[in-house]
Amino acid sequence: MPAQLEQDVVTLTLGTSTVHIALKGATVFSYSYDGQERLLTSSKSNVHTSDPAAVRGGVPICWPIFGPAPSDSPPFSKLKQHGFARTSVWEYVGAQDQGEGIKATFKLEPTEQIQALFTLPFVLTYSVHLLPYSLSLSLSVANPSSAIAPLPFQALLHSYFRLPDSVHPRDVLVTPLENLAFADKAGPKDGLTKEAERRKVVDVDGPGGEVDRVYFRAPDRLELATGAAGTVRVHKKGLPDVVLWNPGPEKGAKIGDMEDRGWERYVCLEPGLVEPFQFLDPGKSWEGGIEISFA
Ligand SMILES: O=P(O)(O)OC[C@H]1O[C@H](O)[C@H](O)[C@@H](O)[C@@H]1O
Repeated sequence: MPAQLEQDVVTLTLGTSTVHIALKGATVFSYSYDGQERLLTSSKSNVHTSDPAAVRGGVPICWPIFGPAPSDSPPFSKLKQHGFARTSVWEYVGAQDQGEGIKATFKLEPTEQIQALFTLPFVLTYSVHLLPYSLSLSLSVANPSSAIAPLPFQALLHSYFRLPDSVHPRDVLVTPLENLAFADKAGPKDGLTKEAERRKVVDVDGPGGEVDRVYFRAPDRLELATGAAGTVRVHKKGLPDVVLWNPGPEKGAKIGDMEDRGWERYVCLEPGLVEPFQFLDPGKSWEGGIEISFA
């Protein structure tokens, strides 16, 4: 069966490629391509809906905010870091054979639980399209409100790319980020000041091994080179910014739902709409996504 829903998990299969998506968060938590797992999901993470925590790894969806709540006032003040999309249970709409590939669609609309935290109306639709040589993920946001209020949001696909055993995060090189403005969330000013990236090739190593940077207006085609182990290609669409994150040993050890030394096994390259917020007018929709492939 090319598409199957079993125990809160949708599995798509195409040739030798497989993708697993948890209904919790519509989180893609495994993508196997060419006989190799390409995403990192912690073995301590529970992908089932019985556990309310977000999946640690894969591609959690950050919506309607990225990072901590941006203000003490509505509509975001009650939200936890990265919003509720990654912890909510999404509806599986179904899967379609698309000729070239297979596409599964998921939907999230306000529930009572969400409305207790966030009162604005919205419809999120997420498609996971497994293609012969890539995986395409696309998030669409609609504002169904009949009032004049726009729907403000940030959106980000928090991709954890698995590193082969022979590759350490500090060996990974990311391009092309040269000349981009970035906010250094790991720096002394905690991301409040923007700097310019001067390096042609950016490594994933910072003070204490930590890197946590938001690059603004990044090119749509990004590469994460892992030396002899190959290159991850990320083609973003409609998502202007990108976050590069690895917590390093000290902060990595504090992530309770990550396995021991798990931080050494991934680099997060997270295309998103971080700044400014999107303000979506009633009746309008917005779409952003990524296509992941390998070279
Ligand atoms: O632990 P989480 O809430 O999943 O966040 C994990 C990480 O997400 C992003 O990459 C942020 O830039 C980091 O600052 C944050 O630590």
